[in-house]
Amino acid sequence: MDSAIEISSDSDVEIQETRTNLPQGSTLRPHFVRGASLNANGLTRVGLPLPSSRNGFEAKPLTNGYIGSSQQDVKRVLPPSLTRPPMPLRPDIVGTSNGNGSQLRGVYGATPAVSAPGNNGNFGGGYGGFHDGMGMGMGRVINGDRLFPPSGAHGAGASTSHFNGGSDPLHRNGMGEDRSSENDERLIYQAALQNLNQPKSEVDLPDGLLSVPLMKHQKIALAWMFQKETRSAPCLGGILADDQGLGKTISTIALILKQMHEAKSKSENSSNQVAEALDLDADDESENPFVKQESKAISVNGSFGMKKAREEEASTSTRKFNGKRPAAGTLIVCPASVVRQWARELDEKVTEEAKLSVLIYHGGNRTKDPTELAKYDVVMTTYAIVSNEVPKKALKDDDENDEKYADNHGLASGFSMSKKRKEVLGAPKKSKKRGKKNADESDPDCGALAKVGWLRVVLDEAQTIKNHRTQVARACCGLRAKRRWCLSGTPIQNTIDDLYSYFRFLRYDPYAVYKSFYSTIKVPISRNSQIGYKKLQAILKAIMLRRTKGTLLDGQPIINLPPKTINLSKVDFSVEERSFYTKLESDSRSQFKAYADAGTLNQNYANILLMLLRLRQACDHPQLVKGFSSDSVGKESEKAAKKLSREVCVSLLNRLESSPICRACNDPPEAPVITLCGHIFCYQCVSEYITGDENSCPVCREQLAPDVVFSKSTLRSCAADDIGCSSSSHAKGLNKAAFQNGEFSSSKIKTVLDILQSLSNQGRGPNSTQNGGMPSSSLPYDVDDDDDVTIIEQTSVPSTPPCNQAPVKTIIFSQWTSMLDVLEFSLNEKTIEFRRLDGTMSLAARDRAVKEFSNDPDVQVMIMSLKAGNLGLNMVAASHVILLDLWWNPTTEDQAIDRAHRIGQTRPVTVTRITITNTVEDRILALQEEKRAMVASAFGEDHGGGSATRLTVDDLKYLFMV
Ligand SMILES: Nc1ncnc2c1ncn2[C@@H]1O[C@H](COP(=O)(O)OP(=O)(O)OP(=O)(O)O)[C@@H](O)[C@H]1O
Repeated sequence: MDSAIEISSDSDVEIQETRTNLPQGSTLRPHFVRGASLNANGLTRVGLPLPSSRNGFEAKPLTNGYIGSSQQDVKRVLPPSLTRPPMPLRPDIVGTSNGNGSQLRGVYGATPAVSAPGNNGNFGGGYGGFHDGMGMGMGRVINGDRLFPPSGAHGAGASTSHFNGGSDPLHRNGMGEDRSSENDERLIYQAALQNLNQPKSEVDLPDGLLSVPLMKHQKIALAWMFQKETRSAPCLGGILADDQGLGKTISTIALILKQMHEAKSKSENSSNQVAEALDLDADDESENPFVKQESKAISVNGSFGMKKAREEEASTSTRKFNGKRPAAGTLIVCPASVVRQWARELDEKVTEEAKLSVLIYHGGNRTKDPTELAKYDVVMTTYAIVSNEVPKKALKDDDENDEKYADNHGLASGFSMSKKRKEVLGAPKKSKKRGKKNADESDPDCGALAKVGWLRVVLDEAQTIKNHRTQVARACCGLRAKRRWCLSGTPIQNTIDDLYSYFRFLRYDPYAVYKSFYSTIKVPISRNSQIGYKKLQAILKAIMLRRTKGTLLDGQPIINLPPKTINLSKVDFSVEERSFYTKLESDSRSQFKAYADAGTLNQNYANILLMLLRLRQACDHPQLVKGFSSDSVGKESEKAAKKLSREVCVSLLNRLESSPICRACNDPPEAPVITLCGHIFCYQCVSEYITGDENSCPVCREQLAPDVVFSKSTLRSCAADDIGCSSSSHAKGLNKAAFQNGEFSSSKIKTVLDILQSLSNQGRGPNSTQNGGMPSSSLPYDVDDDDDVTIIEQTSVPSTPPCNQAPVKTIIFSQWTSMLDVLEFSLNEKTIEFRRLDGTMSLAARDRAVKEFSNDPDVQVMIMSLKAGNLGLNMVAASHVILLDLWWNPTTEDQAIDRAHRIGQTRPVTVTRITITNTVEDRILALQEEKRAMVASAFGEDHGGGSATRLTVDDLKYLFMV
């Protein structure tokens, strides 16, 4: 038994102290006792609600707020609390109550539990007409009796007419309360077991469709995807989880082309038959997709495009099914930063003859007409837009299920994430504003995306929806589609729970129902991790294809990328830095100990995270802790702040200073800002929403613009009389001067400069090819699974791979824009030409930066925010990557590295991770390894079947060395 604390950095940041049974078979390091899970940016999940919700500020529904009489032009809505004079936060109530009895609405908990319509107690379940492509029949339950072939006998496919699963309301909504999933699950498990080996069959496209040949593994992906879409169970679609850079984009494009080509051929072959239109309106929530998909052909006329095919459908039987909803083609949903890349890939990789009609659906002027969307073969949009204009799929009472199942299975409550959250949140409240997204299509906010029936929806970087309670995940689930795909190189980032959201999106029954997911996946893992993970692998195999860069096909690596070498560069602080850090650490430790002794770790969750953040930042540069901030909140903000009443300024400032958590990344905010609607973000995170194409608050959907986002310094100067604090711009000036005078140097910055210098010398030097670019002093400490990856630990600046031709280009990542600011000073000082990419920049500016870095030989360095630049981008011009700081989640680092190490890279790639010895970074490294083991276990990529990574009270103590 162990006392566990769980912290999440997802939108439901939670913390919980509990007594947890250790999973059997867990092998624990002395310091680590699992019981809670580390999460991506903050720490773990499972437990209590977002502390920032608990403080009574972050989580309130929006109603009319106060705007001083002189602010006629700032017609924004304030949270109710801002209409009152600010109340000081009582530390003892932070995190347990909002202090005024209001019900709190966490970011997850906005939706009332909705009982399944038509839940009459009959079992619905089942997959009427289940086809798995392996001849296995699928049973279903009728009035509690399950009919299925003995032991899932092959070839005995049950007649679909017996089952009529599509009419079952419980099946339809995927939330059948009492449906026993045991047998369904057994069959899926059996089906998956037969598919445990990597699929081998290949399909290629006919000549003339793609401008480049598909690689072998891509042909396999195409065959697998095509099969999953056409005659495969348990759902139409799946998860393509190949490593970053293996070509998921091109595989998906090939799938689109293949399906269109097949449809065309079918149409030509059966010109005498009246083709029955595919009813795109009947997505797999309302119909049994397997029956329908098998028996119907897509009607396509002689043209290659889907457009005509769909027009024909619309003019024939589709209309019969669907008077209003036009049938559309493929919707690609991706992060804003990769929309243009998708467009480029579609343009460059598809031949002129096969050109697809493509619409980028974004920007304020995007069409409102759904029929317009239906004209295109491919529509691309962003998660933000989907989140904003698609009615959200209702959340069911997963939490109750979770808790109930925890009891039933004798699990400690710590394994459950729900109870305390529910206690604190109380009943969920309906937003009165645009947040009421459980509406249907009659909702005026419902946009064109929700008014068409898609043939296929593809979520690129699908880990974006890993938290199923978020608005974005629920909106994606709300899209109407026949076929659904998740593309992600890193589908599990935090915990096994991440998978639930994909299963829900995919309608992968029975796991799309939380209680089934819980009892069939989580419980077995908690009881016996080895067996549990094996089972999970089988469940995943049925719908997921995953290859890593180290995967072998016929004994050969699937791609021949140049090798990737990861150097762990452990440097030491200067004397000044060490003394600063030591003091900070000992203060933090005392504080943590005080919380622990008082039993108030829960309540001080945000403070603990903040202390950790400070320690992490201190490893980068002391000035990050001392308050240096670029404070790039613009003039519009300052002007607008002056128009706010002082009372409002003070309220906003009080809230902003109350140890908040960023509502986007769930870390303590860097360069914290508050929106007029009362939500707190990192400036960079909120800028993603302002500069992206959907400028609304991700929490409440209130409109965002630069003039409704305020920094502390802006608010302080407006409320200076009231607060009497020192001007931050003065402090900022001092700090800038300190940088410029070199008074405070940072060991990490120095190391970066040394590396860049050494790269530059090697680029010119005659002996650069000696010892393969590896430092002679390096001591190998581990060799990754991937054949092409060597990990070296070293204490000196690394040398790098040879560069005989063009200069070696370097990408430098940090998670903090303030660190990038600091770095800029030094790069400018050394006249090193660089470009920058961070979340505060417009998409066009980011695109320009990437192009210039890629094409201009004089630009040798790109400095990038890990938050903004780790996904999707192709940056093979770089052959060196430097990671300035450690991310909680190692997969985020992997994604960043793979911007350079991907198809198209012609040189060996060297990665340098810079850490400071004898600091919290040592311990984060250890935690990262734990997380890596969890992901590997789920995917069967480890050798031992370790159990899930958990962060416990002991973990935190370990981090604080208490
Ligand atoms: N068959 C191919 N021929 C030529 N280039 C290819 C081929 N397949 C992929 N590429 C190129 O390889 C790069 C990586 O491919 P892609 O972006 O599709 O990878 P991905 O798996 O989607 O990566 P991520 O997970 O990072 O988004 C791209 O520049 C793409 O154009």
